[in-house]
Amino acid sequence: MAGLKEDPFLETNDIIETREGAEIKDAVIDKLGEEGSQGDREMAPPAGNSIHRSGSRPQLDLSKAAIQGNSEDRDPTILLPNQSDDISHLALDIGGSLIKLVYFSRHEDRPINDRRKKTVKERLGVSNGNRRSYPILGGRLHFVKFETRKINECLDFISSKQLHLGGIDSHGWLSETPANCNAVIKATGGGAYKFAELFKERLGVSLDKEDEMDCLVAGANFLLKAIRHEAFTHMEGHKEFVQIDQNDLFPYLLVNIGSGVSMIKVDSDGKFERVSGTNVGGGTYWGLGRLLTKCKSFDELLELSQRGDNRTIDMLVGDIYGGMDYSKIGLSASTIASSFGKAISEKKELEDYRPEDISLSLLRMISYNIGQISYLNALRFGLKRIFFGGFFIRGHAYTMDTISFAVHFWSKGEAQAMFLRHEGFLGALGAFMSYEKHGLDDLMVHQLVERFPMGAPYTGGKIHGPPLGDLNEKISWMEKFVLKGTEITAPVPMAPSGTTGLGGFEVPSSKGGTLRSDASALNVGVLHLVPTLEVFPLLADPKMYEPNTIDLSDHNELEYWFTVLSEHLPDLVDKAVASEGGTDDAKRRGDAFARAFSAHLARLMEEPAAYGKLGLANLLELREECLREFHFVDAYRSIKQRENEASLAVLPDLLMELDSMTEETRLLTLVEGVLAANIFDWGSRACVDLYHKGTIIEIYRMSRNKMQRPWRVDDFDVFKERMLGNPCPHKRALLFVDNSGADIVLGMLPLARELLRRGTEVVLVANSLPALNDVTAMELPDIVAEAAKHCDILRRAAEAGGLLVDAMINTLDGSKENSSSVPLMVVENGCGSPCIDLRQVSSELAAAAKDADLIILEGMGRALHTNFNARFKCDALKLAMVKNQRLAEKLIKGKIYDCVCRYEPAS
Ligand SMILES: CC(C)(COP(=O)(O)O)[C@@H](O)C(=O)NCCC(=O)O
Ligand SMILES: [Mn+2]
Repeated sequence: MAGLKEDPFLETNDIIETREGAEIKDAVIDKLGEEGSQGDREMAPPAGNSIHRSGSRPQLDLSKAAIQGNSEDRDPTILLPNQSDDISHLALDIGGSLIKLVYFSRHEDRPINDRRKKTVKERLGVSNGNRRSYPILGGRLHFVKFETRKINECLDFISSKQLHLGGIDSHGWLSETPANCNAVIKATGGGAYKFAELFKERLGVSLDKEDEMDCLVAGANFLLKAIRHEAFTHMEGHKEFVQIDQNDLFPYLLVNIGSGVSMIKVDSDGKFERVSGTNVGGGTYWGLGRLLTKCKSFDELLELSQRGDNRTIDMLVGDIYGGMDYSKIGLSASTIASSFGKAISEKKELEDYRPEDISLSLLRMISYNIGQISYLNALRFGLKRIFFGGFFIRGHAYTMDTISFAVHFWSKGEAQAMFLRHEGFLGALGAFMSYEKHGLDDLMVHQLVERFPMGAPYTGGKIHGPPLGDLNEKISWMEKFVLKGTEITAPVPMAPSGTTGLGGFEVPSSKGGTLRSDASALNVGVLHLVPTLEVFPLLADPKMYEPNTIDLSDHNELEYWFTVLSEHLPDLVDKAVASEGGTDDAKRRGDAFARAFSAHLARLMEEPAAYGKLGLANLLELREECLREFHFVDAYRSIKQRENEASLAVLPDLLMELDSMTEETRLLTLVEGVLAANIFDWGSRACVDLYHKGTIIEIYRMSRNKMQRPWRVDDFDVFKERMLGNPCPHKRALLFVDNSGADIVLGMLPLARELLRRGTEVVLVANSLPALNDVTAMELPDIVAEAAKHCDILRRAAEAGGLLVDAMINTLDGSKENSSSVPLMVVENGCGSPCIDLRQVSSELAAAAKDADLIILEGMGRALHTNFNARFKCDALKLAMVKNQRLAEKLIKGKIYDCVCRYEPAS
């Protein structure tokens, strides 16, 4: 999902004074007043055009602050043009080996004076959601870790980002601590005590210590409720995400494997009990392992285990029973009868055993023991689920397999071990949650979007530390690799999943590739908290909804789409660089983008589930996000403009032609037109090749001439029956539009016009942000205005919908009721991808859906790659031309350029 443009929301406890006049000040103060806690607020003396800045809280630059839009509004938007710093706060978990940081940042998005948005909000009754009651929403949560022995790097990072300056006070607002007072940061873990003085000395902050167990549980509860793909099973190298029903989460057993092991029965939020534990944990593995193998680090020890064969040192059932199973009690010959048991009967010294074998034997001994005790405790309390977390696991495939095997073995397949993607961050997240009233615990799954910035493929392994924030930093980072001549494929390779070992009694089947010892670091993105996102209300069964049609867990499929995207890359970079004027800077960014995206692909090829459950839509979105990260805002801008102009020039002729037809022929021609015009897709290799062969209009004509029914999927007659055979027109249709140019101008707009003519309100649903050559919601009003010049139906409807400037004046006058037409409106969909995940859409779209009884999804991305199997509460028409041979074969047993017209009446 793309980052939505948010209205800026002023941090409420910032003391401000501007020179820009009382009006703004009053508005801001009003805002503060509404939030309630300004009674004892000190007012700073006006100093220049500045603000009172307290040393221990984030600084808002209110210079040139201005009210946007109507200053009479109860809740005016205030633009802070000079405010650029992230507003942040932070919580820590300082463990023996790692320091985990969770910090929040909110960059104030600049509002765009988008009148369409304002009118549509009025019309559809969209509110600002619930963000007013939650001070921190609308920002991002970052997860970073450092090695504890490098605590100074961590302190430098906190200081450079000024994370220590913004805590949250007891009202839940960013803290407003007077300059001479201590700022307080929530912290958990032993280091919160050990390093308290150091934090005081270096940063002038006090650490407010939170109980570790409380934090673990709070962190786990939040993750399990708020992150869709948080929990997974890991058996025999195969990772599978488990959908947790929020209403059926409790009770569960949380097993935290640190140096020692805690087993916590969690009954509800804040209600838990440490029911058991074991002193044989991660510390035991590392301690014994270090003594026995002379390994220098935990990671090295884990890595050794990957190449070990524990049969040389463990006593197996077969060793006792002369190679036979002890079948009477169900033990196979390869079952470990006694860990390290062989060492007693052999005349070998420590040096005679391979460190690899010792490490594996130890790992199994400890993991099995933990798995067994955990299961027994789950059994003791009748708990169905066991979640494992803690630094011992650190995303290590073989460790997870071993624990899973033990739970499976002892429970005779009744119980399953589950792991958490954010396992290392439970404590830090819990400490963050302990700030009061931040609203985080009220967030719903659909309001969280996880993104993986460029750093994601690189920041694992031995590299701990800050994500690369600044664009220049990122590019330099890439260039460093180029200079070194290092091929950037995910640089810390691990054995491909599936070969990570059986975890059972066999030896690991990994072929000895280097282990990514800290893979968990890579599996954690930045969590964007977007309170305005909603579940699309017309989904028939939101719980069962799965946006992706193509299952990328099929390796062939994965390989195919990765190749398609890799091959498309040079062309995309050319377009992106050209869209930014082809400057040296643009070339440098283009190059960095290509490398970053390739690295993501390589990382995902190696471990498809690294970023959560992977579908084709995620890959296509990742590409757009990656472009935006390197500041390519609209790579196809000029192509879109050119195609819009060419298509608008022939629109009047097309409309005339349509108007001369009978109703029935016209409806067919219109649907044909949509399908034919969907050929303008700059994301399809085949189509782009085609564009060299003629002008836009020639290609459009060719495509229309080739239209032949029956289409490969052809429900047109049923649709026609509903449209023409039913005297009652649809009340409101949502048209999910796709590409710019002919697609929107000659395809979807004429279809919209037909619906309007029949008395159906039409809402054009378009992307919030650019993706390939897709038309955006921002671009649509101009296109509609151009088209309306040639068409009365469109003009009146657009006026009624507030899309034309004159109409807006009417609307503001309150004269919309006098309009003689049903409205044509535009809403943004909340995303910036060629596909759409209907679990996370804009509040505008959700509001527009309330009265809709027909939805039309158009294009491969929205109707085939995603939503092909989606069911809706209202009538749905899915229209697309299949511009990829493989997809055509797979989805509709057809061939490239076949068409889909799937009509599904309300279910
Ligand atoms: C990116 C797209 C989903 C966009 O298609 P659209 O939604 O515009 O019809 C599509 O072009 C696509 O799947 N392209 C990759 C496959 C190919 O090049 O054949
Ligand atoms: Mn498209």
